Parts: sequence; structure tokens; C-alpha cells
Amino acid sequence: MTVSQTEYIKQDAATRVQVLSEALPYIQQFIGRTIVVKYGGAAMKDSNLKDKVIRDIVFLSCVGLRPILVHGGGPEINSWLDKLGIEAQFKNGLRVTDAPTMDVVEMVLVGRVNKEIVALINQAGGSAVGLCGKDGNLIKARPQGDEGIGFVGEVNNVNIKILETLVNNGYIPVVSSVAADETGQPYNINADTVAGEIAAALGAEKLILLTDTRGILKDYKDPSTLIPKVDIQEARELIAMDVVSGGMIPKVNCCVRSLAQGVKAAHIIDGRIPHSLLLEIFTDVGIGTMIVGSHLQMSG
Ligand SMILES: Nc1ncnc2c1ncn2[C@@H]1O[C@H](COP(=O)(O)OP(=O)(O)O)[C@@H](O)[C@H]1O
Ligand SMILES: CC(=O)N[C@@H](CCC(=O)OP(=O)(O)O)C(=O)O
Repeated sequence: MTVSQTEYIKQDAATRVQVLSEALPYIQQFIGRTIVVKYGGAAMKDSNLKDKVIRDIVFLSCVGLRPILVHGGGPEINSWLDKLGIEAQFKNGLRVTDAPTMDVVEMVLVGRVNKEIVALINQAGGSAVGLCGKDGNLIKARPQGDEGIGFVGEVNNVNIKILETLVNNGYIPVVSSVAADETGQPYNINADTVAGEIAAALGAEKLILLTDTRGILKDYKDPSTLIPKVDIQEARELIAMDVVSGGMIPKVNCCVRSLAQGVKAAHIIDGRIPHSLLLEIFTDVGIGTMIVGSHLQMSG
């Protein structure tokens, strides 16, 4: 090895050590705190990136944070509906869910996507347990009620006992957004909504939504128009003014609702950036859009 190669390796190691050391105050701040991460289907498409998200979740758990992963899978549901000759339809970002579509949603989310994520976390050295709203009575659903939207559900209540039992024993819960009502009828609930309600019920430190855009954009076609911080009132106005549309509506709504119920901060961040979770939690870089309860919190 040449002298310059040895120097390079030393410098590289020094940078790594510095990065680790800089994470210390953040680890101290968040140790023991619950972080609810929603991993959207749109950000799941690239398997390389998926591995990094999974490693980040395991990292959070290893350094003493309490991560809970809620996953989506909209694109995978679409592809299975397509294979089965069922047309996918959406209203205000929510999937119109008739009985055959409900079957596919449950099979894909609870059967395929959930178990794939559980297996990946376990391969990365974590200990994941997959569950949907039905398991341990985690979520009771009620119909969302819009005309013609079918078995789309809302969260009626969250029973955090099963999550606390798992997290207290070192497991990483991986939650899919299918839940039953009092009669056992399954409902398809938007995964952002589930993440927001779970974060609220647990009084989470952070709700982080990983998606395939930089955050909330003033013009959703132009990535340079990122809005870095908004408060609840401004977020509601963005929906009313149609700046936020489609799949971004349930995201902003769930952030607003969870903040109103005590979650400290909600972030919509770009899951296409490698290790975006670690960047958001352990650095000052502040990627994506941060939504806070009021302007008083805007410095966070
Ligand atoms: N103002 C906005 N800023 C950013 N994205 C927006 C906005 N309005 C609508 N969108 C759309 O919302 C999409 C994210 O929602 P969705 O596709 O449901 O993601 P996920 O699968 O992560 O839940 C973006 O890809 C974008 O097309
Ligand atoms: C009612 C409703 O729209 N449910 C969603 C559930 C999955 C989801 O939310 O997936 P993403 O996070 O990948 O969008 C759906 O059927 O697509």
C-alpha cells in the first residue's frame, strides 16, 4: 500500500468516527422514544433502497429507539389487481374497495408485503413481528362512509397493548393497514392514516412518512418547490387550496391529526434518498417537509 493510500484510509476512518460521534446527542435525545415510520409503496420499488430503509430501522432499534414500521403497498396491490383483471380506482387518494378488491388488498398487504419486510428486517439482524389491525385487537375499523368507496375503513380505536408488549421485549412491530370492524368485516385503511393513529395512540416522538417525493411541494411536478416547514393551520390550507392532492392528502391529514393528538413532530421525507431516515433523525440536515403543531416549534 502506498503512503497516500494509507493516508486516504485514515482520513476516511476519521470521517466515519466523526459522523458516529455527531450522532451521539441525537441518540441521547431519542433513546427510549417511539418513532413511527410509514414506509410507502411508492418508496419500496427499488430493492437497493429497500435494504437501506430496513437497515435504518434495525439501526434505530439497536441504538435504543423504539421504531414501529407501518407499511403501504399501493403499487403492489395495483399490479396484482391488474394480473387478476380487476380495475384499480381511487377517490381523493383512497382506493375504491369492493369485495373482490378487499380480498386482494388483504392478501397482498398482510400476506406478501408484510412478510417480505419482516423477513428482510430479520435478515438484517433485527427481530420483527408482522401484524395487521386484527392481531391482538390492535385496530378496530369503521366504515369511512363515502358513497361508492366500499370497504374503505377509518380507525375507530387503537389498542396499543400488543405494540407495547412487542416493543418492550425488543421486537420491531411491522403493521399492515387492514383491520376488522366489530362484526369481523375487514376494511382497507390507508396506511398513512394507520401510521398517524398509531403514532397518536402511543404519544410518539416522531411520525415519519417515507414516500417518493421530496416532501410537500408547492407545485407537485416541480421538486425545487419543496416546502420545508409548515404548521397545522398552513397544512390544512394547502389541502383546501388544492396544492396537496391525490396520495398526499391522507399524508398531510394524518400528520395534522397526529400532531393535534400530541405527537411532537411529523415529517414527510423522500424515501428515494439513501438512509433518509438516519439523515432525518440523527443530523441537523432536515430533509423533506416538517409539520409541527405551531410556529413556536418551528425551530426544531
Ligand atoms: N403538493 C404535493 N407535493 C408532493 N406530492 C404530491 C402533492 N400533491 C400530490 N402529490 C402526489 O402524492 C404522491 C405521494 O402519494 P402516494 O403515491 O400515495 O405515496 P405512498 O405510496 O408513499 O403513500 C406523490 O408521488 C405525488 O404524485
Ligand atoms: C384505502 C386505501 O387507499 N388503502 C391503501 C392501503 C395501502 C397503502 O396505503 O399503500 P401506500 O402507502 O403505498 O399508498 C390501498 O389500497 O392502496
